[in-house]
Amino acid sequence: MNAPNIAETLHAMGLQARQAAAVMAKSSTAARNQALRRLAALLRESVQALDVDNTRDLARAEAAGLAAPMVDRLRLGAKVIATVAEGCEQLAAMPDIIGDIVGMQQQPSGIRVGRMRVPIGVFGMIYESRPNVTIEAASLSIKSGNACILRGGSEAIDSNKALARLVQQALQDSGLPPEAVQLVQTTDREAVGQLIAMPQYVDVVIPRGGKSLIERISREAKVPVIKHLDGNCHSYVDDPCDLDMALRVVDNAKTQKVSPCNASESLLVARGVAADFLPRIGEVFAAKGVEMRCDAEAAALLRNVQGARVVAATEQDWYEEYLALVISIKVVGGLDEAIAHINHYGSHHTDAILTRDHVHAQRFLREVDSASVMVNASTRFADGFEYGLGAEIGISTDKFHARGPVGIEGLTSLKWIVLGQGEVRG
Ligand SMILES: NC(=O)C1=CN([C@@H]2O[C@H](COP(=O)(O)OP(=O)(O)OC[C@H]3O[C@@H](n4cnc5c(N)ncnc54)[C@H](OP(=O)(O)O)[C@@H]3O)[C@@H](O)[C@H]2O)C=CC1
Ligand SMILES: N[C@@H](CCC(=O)OP(=O)(O)O)C(=O)O
Repeated sequence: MNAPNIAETLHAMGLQARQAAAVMAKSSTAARNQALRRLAALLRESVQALDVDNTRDLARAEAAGLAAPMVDRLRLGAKVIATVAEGCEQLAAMPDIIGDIVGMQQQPSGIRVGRMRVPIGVFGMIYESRPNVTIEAASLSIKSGNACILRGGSEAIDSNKALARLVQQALQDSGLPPEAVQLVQTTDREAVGQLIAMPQYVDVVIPRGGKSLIERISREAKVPVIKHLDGNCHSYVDDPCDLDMALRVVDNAKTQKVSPCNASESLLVARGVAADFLPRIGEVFAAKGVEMRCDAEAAALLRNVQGARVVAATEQDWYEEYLALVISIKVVGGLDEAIAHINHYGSHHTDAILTRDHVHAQRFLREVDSASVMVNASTRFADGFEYGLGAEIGISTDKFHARGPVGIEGLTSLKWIVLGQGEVRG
């Protein structure tokens, strides 16, 4: 596909999406749920075929030297397919919120005023090389009566094409327009430039990614954006704290998986517990090969931990999202300093306090300016499925329209409805 063709292709996709969105918006709940169940069945039937496409993606990624955690998220094994298929069925079983009417109230004029939940229309989504996101986004789009144009990461192109074919078949088999879910078929980033500049066809763009993506979106987007950006997430070990609990939670937040945006990248420890806690977590991190980028006080407390990889932190480290077996560590005076540090250096994604102090917990919840704020839990829980949304579009780091994990509701809006009996305004 050369550059002019990309523009033409994206415009054609946009037009088809716009037409499909109108059909989806008035489609029946039964048809949309049927499409989701059919998709689940097709996914389960296609495990072997999908493996062929995914193996091609994996081979290219490994040959290109992609880091192991990124190769891992590219993998579409039987377990991942089973999970997304189950997710489709769970979504099908969830209540349909489209058409819900809330807050109907009679006004002094006699009119009744309320609000109705409706699909947004068409959304464009740009996301990382994680093929399961293709199904999560497609299934949420179907459930919420929208149409979407998906642009996944280039390493996942073959897997995504195969998955998109299954989605379109499921839509067709259920009497819905296949164009309701379209995948950009080229890895040329020019397509991203087009997708974010077609307000006549695309109502909102959802970028999931890092700094390069957001710089481009900020420069070029001509449609509203719901940003799903980087996670410089913090775990703060407070004084007082149950240190055994903190050990388990901080370990999980850093090492359970290092590539997701909700993994903790920075550990703050209150001075009063630092001498007890840091050597203990240092041992855990040393055993798992986690490099620790420390301020001078933390480094001194970790000095005698056998095998610990301790490096002096630079100012830049406090801003860093490593997505790797690396964590920054700082000793802080207490809650005030922890909150100030998180609000200054964090990315307003997800941050947690580990504490025994109820007042500290309440203050942390109120004062940390992030999409998810947690008490005594791992930041890894910031996830639509874990929050009971069935699936997730991603984790919004924006404040408007949707914040944190985005599910069906985030893909809808509430329009005002007015019911009268011939009333006129006096
Ligand atoms: N908040 C959330 O919900 C999520 C956030 N993330 C964040 O994403 C980042 C990690 O993923 P990673 O794959 O490295 O992210 P990238 O930003 O590199 O890639 C994500 C997508 O954006 C595209 N892209 C990146 N830069 C540009 C550009 N300049 N122009 C056009 N398209 C672009 C990529 O395309 P291409 O394939 O061509 O590189 C890919 O499709 C982390 O910062 C993580 O926190 C990840 C998942 C969820
Ligand atoms: N909410 C998701 C995080 C998704 C995410 O960040 O993905 P990625 O950056 O591709 O590893 C989860 O915890 O599974």
